[in-house]
Amino acid sequence: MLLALVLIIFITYLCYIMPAYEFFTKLNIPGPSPIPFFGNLHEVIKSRRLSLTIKKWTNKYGRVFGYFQGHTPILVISDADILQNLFIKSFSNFHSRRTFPLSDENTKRVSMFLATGLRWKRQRFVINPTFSSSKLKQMTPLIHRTLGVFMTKMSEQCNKCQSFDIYAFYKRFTMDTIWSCAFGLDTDMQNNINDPYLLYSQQLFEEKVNVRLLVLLALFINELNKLWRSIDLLMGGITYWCRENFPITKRFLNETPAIWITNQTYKIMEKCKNLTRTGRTDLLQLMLESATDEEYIQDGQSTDTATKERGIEPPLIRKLTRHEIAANILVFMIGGYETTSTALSYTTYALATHPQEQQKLQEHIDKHFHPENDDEMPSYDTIFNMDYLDMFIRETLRMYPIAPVVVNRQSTEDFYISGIGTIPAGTCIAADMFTLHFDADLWGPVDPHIFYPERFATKRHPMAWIAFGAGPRNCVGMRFAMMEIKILLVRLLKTYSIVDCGAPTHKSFEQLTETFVIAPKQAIIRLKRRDEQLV
Ligand code: HEM
Repeated sequence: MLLALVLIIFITYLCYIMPAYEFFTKLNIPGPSPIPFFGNLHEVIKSRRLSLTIKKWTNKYGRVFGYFQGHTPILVISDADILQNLFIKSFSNFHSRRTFPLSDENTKRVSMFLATGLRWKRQRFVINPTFSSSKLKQMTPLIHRTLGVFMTKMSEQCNKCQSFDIYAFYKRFTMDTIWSCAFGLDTDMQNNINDPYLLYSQQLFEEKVNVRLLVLLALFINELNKLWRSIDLLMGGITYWCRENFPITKRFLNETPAIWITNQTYKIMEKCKNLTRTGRTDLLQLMLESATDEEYIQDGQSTDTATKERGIEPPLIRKLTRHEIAANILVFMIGGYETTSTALSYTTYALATHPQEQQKLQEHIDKHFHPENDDEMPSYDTIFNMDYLDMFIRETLRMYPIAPVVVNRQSTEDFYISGIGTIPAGTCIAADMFTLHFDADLWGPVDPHIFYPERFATKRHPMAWIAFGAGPRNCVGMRFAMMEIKILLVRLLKTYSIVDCGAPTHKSFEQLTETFVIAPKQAIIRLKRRDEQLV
């Protein structure tokens, strides 16, 4: 009886969503044929690589095509001019990113990553200056402190004369660095791998990528998003209540890592409020300078009647609520940990497998520093004037993009694409990063499949390289990430060479896993001191 009822509901639902699959046919846009309910996700599940499946579809259907996630249409574009128009020139209509399943951009605890419209604009307006050159300059001593620990670890590994997984060390280094630079908290995860901050942060990432039943329901039956979200919140609330009131339940009911970290954020914010200014520059301190006690900011509400009458958008206010600060700190942590450590492991792989380029980079570093002086700390200005270092990292991220799936936009108005037609408001547009990054017309004359950092010496199309996204909504942490990667590489390569260990080095990079981030399992290499004779 129950089964029959479920079946009837399911069939009724299928009939309800079937017209959605005509979206691209009506617009005359090609694409793979969807199957009811799944859309085209079955092909992605089979290949386990969304970005490569998209690239394969681009090869088959062209630079503008459509596919379905469940019954949600996604328009994929790899034409650099069209993308430039949408991401940069027409940004006022394309300021939103597709909302994640179970997320709600209207709650009071919304981060910049998920916020839309004026809420996003205000947050970005406040947060952009916290990543300015002068602020980053003030953060370099914090990075050097965590890097000092990392270098000691590298010395120990080098003395063992064995291959090892440097990715694990990068993860702890980036975690220590982001906690220090974002929270102003001097953690020591590189020495204490049982540090609760490290454990919860790692769990958070694992939890984020775990495909939970509720996430799947929200993805496939998005009409009931509010219901799935309420169930999710209710479950979180019940778990929290049980743990607080019946300590015995702590044994089998795990605290959600996001809730644990957010709670820490509130505690740290409270502590900061009671302290006199420490003079320390971390992202939390900088955001607290704009903190307000309001629970919720009603964006776009002008008190000035003249402005209201003329329909002018009121000026942005430089304010963040405590909930927004907590949400952003969490996003910085997620953004700053996995992405940067993964970028470092790809750079390491590129160095190990391209010894000539590694030597060129070391000579470039030697020109700026004295290799015999280990303690010399590269300054922010010196680092940012090192052009080959910059090109080396950009080339690595061109060939090994880390987070292609997040580079998407949702339109607020209907929009016209020349040669294609009018696309309805609300359509999700995804940029095909792999096709752009390997496009011979955008990257020639040297074959884009060859690792060749010097190709960045030539000015390219603004949408040719989108490793950090594009336009006003690109990655806010890009300069911070580049600074961290550059400082680490300079200090590492001043002393060591990275050695390819053959099959163990190559294997991990041939089998990448793709979730929110595309990452290898490990990065196995060996270190050799440069002042030793190479054998
Ligand atoms: C190598 C390291 C990193 C890579 C490859 C990366 C990549 C990206 C990409 C592709 C986007 C989407 C941009 C778009 O839609 O146009 C993004 C957004 C974002 N990233 Fe990063 N990221 C990195 C490091 C960081 C760091 C270190 C932080 C913070 C400390 C950070 C914070 C953010 C935030 C907050 C957004 C959302 C910006 C907005 O919506 O306005 N990222 N990142």
